[in-house]
Amino acid sequence: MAARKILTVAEIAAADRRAIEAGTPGIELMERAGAAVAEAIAERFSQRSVCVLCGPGNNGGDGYVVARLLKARGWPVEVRALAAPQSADAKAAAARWDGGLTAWEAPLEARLYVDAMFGAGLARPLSGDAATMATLLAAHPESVVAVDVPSGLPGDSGDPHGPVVVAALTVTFHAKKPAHVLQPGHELCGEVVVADIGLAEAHSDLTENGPEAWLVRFPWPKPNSHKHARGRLVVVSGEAWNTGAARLSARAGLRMGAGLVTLLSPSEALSVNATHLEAVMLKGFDTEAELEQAAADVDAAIIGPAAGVTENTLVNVLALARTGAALVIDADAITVFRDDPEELFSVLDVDDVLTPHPGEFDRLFPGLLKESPDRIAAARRAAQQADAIVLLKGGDTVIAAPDGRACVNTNGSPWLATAGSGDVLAGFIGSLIAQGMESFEAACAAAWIHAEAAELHGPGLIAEDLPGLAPTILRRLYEGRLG
Ligand SMILES: NC(=O)C1=CN([C@@H]2O[C@H](COP(=O)(O)OP(=O)(O)OC[C@H]3O[C@@H](n4cnc5c(N)ncnc54)[C@H](OP(=O)(O)O)[C@@H]3O)[C@@H](O)[C@H]2O)[C@H](O)CC1
Ligand SMILES: [K+]
Repeated sequence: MAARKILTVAEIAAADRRAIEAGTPGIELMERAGAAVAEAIAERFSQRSVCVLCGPGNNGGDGYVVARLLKARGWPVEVRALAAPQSADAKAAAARWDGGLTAWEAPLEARLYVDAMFGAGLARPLSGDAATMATLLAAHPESVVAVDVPSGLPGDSGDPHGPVVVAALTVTFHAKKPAHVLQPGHELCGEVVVADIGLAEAHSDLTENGPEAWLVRFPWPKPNSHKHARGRLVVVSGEAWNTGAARLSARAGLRMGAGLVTLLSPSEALSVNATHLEAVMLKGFDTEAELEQAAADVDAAIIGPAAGVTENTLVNVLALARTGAALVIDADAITVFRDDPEELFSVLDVDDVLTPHPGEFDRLFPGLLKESPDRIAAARRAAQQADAIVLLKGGDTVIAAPDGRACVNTNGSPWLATAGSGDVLAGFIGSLIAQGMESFEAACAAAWIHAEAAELHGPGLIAEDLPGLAPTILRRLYEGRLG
């Protein structure tokens, strides 16, 4: 199983050019693209009246091919042209369409619409007739199939700056573009089918998260594993009134497979923690030096869940950074560095993971989200700045590494919008790192499993449920690990 690459608009155009230079004519690529769309439609919809909306470029060219091939299958097809075809390939494809044209503004009476107005390289917002059509189609998203991307959606950002088509199915070519995975683009595309049109493999540092990207390196226990060899994880507890979040992380860490998980608790919170722990161990500390000593021999440490936005949390992060443990820095442990992010960055390295939501991200990287073209670019720059893995939370969680790798999580679940779910995610990440998984892949795997677990439960999910749902997802992965 290969990781699912995501290519930018420029990268896909380059792959396209290489194929043409290597001897495949552009019209042949267009025929393959149109055939893939027609096939995807025929697989999903029973025969019905179709209206194909063609723009002036090659996206429209694909549309003429779809129209011809559906008509050849006996489907009633009408074509409307937003403007005359402009490129040589689109002109050639239009010339092969022999069914005539329907006026653009005629009433919309078909049962299925193929949106071939504009592709991923859209240069400016939709306007005029195209914008009106996008608005009309928005009333029937279940009847719209988009070619490459829903028109109006810029391929690299997934963030429309004007009217946009909403589709039930989007058929794209060779690889997904950022718009297919980033919100709101992901939602606007409906189901996304990636069709092979015979382009050569292209390198990309950007992937869609999924087991293909990391399952072969998942740290399953070996027959001779013992608990000390399965990873030692510590979680730093908050003060007596704020202990639950760290316990959630610790429990999640144990469920994700770490052999030994210890809650490191301020002494005054020991008794409240002790009454709520079983397999998770407990150890007290009073000073940063004692914390450093308690974490001296561990593989990974989590700090942040309900840690408190206090000077203590700040010095505790610095104390953990002096140990050899990989750090997962979440929530309050991020916020405490808002006045001096460099102080945090100076102690981090590529084993460490920051897990900010957008608000926390803005505290460490002021203005970066707003000034970046998209969340992927922002997370990548943040990872370089911090020299650590950055997991930027959201419906489209992005994980980025300082070396430029980035991964977008597309199985995000709305049920995760509940208190404490981030604490569980930190626990999953810390656990996988403690078991020896490389931190970027650990963050990817944890984010994916976390969302799968939430989807498995659905309505009524609370964070306390998540650790107990992980074993079902782990079993599926375990059974699928050999391919
Ligand atoms: N490998 C592949 O992925 C293949 C993709 N194919 C298909 O080709 C399109 C991309 O085609 P392209 O011609 O580059 O782009 P468009 O079809 O979107 O059209 C560009 C033309 O539209 C004009 N334009 C752009 N934005 C607007 C707008 N908002 N309003 C009006 N007109 C607009 C633009 O004009 P400029 O003045 O900006 O130059 C262009 O004239 C891809 O999506 C696939 O569907 C191949 O068929 C197979 C290989
Ligand atoms: K389109």
